[in-house]
Amino acid sequence: MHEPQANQPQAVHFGAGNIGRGFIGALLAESGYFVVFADVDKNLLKELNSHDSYEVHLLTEKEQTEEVHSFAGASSQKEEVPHFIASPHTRLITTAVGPAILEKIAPAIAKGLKERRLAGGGVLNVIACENMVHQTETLKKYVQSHLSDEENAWLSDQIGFANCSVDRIVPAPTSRYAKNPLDVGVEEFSEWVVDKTLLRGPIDPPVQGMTLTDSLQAYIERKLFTLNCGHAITAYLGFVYGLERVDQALANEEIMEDVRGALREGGAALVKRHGFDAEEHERYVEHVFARFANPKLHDDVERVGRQPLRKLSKGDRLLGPTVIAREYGLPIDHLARGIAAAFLFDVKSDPQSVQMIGRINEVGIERAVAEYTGIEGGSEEHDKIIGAYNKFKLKGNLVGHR
Ligand SMILES: NC(=O)C1=CN([C@@H]2O[C@H](COP(=O)(O)OP(=O)(O)OC[C@H]3O[C@@H](n4cnc5c(N)ncnc54)[C@H](O)[C@@H]3O)[C@@H](O)[C@H]2O)C=CC1
Ligand SMILES: O=P(O)(O)OC[C@H]1O[C@](O)(CO)[C@@H](O)[C@@H]1O
Repeated sequence: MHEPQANQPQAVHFGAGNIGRGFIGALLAESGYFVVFADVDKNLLKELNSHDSYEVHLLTEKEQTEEVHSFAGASSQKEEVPHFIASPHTRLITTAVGPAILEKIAPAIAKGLKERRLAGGGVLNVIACENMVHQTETLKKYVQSHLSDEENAWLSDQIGFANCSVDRIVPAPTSRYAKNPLDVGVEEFSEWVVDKTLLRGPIDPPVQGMTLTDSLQAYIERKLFTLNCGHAITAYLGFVYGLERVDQALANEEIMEDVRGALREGGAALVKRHGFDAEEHERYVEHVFARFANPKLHDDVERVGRQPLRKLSKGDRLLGPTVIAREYGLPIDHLARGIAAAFLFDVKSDPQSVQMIGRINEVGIERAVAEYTGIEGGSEEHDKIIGAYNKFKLKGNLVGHR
């Protein structure tokens, strides 16, 4: 295992996957932190401990490469991770494991914090970098459930749990640029916005590329309900049309009409809710489309559509803008078509897809839509989703699926 330099500030980052290596871990290392990547993947940990560096490839016209140094891998299921968390050199805990895994990493974080308290380790900040609203506060609740009242009182005083918005498209790496299994390809754009009102003490050293804000809700809703909403609908419609990659889906005019329509509907809702300038929001949407269309990304519709039940849950990228639009009495026809397409995402390697399709086969689409989205049968919204689902199902049968 690689070692930090004497007194080097440390960060423990859970999840050495695409966002971990290609975004958050890379920024932390560039900013002077020794990054301990905590993961469960034994092969990945071996690679992290046998390479001194890896490359982050910027997937731009003229490809550029950044080298990442100063990291090690540690098993998130072993004692070493709590020890790192307890170390006075550790200033940050970050995560990029997926929302469903937050509960699983909470015991190791709680154990580390208990040790830290006893060792007088002091102030530390936790930032979960997952695509969801209030992700770090969700992690905090899991961590608190493993601590005593006394430990929780110390935690409230010493440990910051700050929500954030994390935005960079990082597809699965390919052999086109990956020379070693740690190399990763990323889009050039990145945005990491952290709620400064929930931090304890300054982020020290400051993390290059991290923006601090006191109005995170607007940032995260704009990002999740625009970029992630549009990306997910592109993926689900692409799947319905039998396409493999996001760029192929974007080249289809019918799909684009729905994606643009959905972002128009969601955009009108966001403008009302957050008082965004409508023209500026349009520019934001155009920038999002330019990012999606990057031909160098070679992104799979199956990656972008992964875990459809999470994406169909209340407050996530599909229902979030739909509910806000309805609150303001705005149309949701294209959003409803995106939601309908999600119910046709039949991918055998995705456990949530298997569960969803199984439930549809068991109780029928009408009930499944009501159960997963909370949109009641007989409502206008429900009717729109079912109508679109039935049309898309015919389309899916016509194109035939892999
Ligand atoms: N890939 C992307 O473009 C973006 C992803 N995100 C978010 O980042 C998070 C991670 O996404 P990706 O990096 O794409 O996924 P990924 O699948 O590439 O990486 C997840 C990593 O977490 C590890 N992991 C699983 N269980 C673990 C555990 N118990 N302890 C420690 N590590 C564990 C996996 O082994 C894997 O290395 C997700 O919440 C995603 O929504 C956010 C913005 C962009
Ligand atoms: O599917 P998840 O886990 O939300 O993450 C993938 C999403 O994150 C992004 O890569 C960037 O936010 C989107 O492009 C994509 O929709």
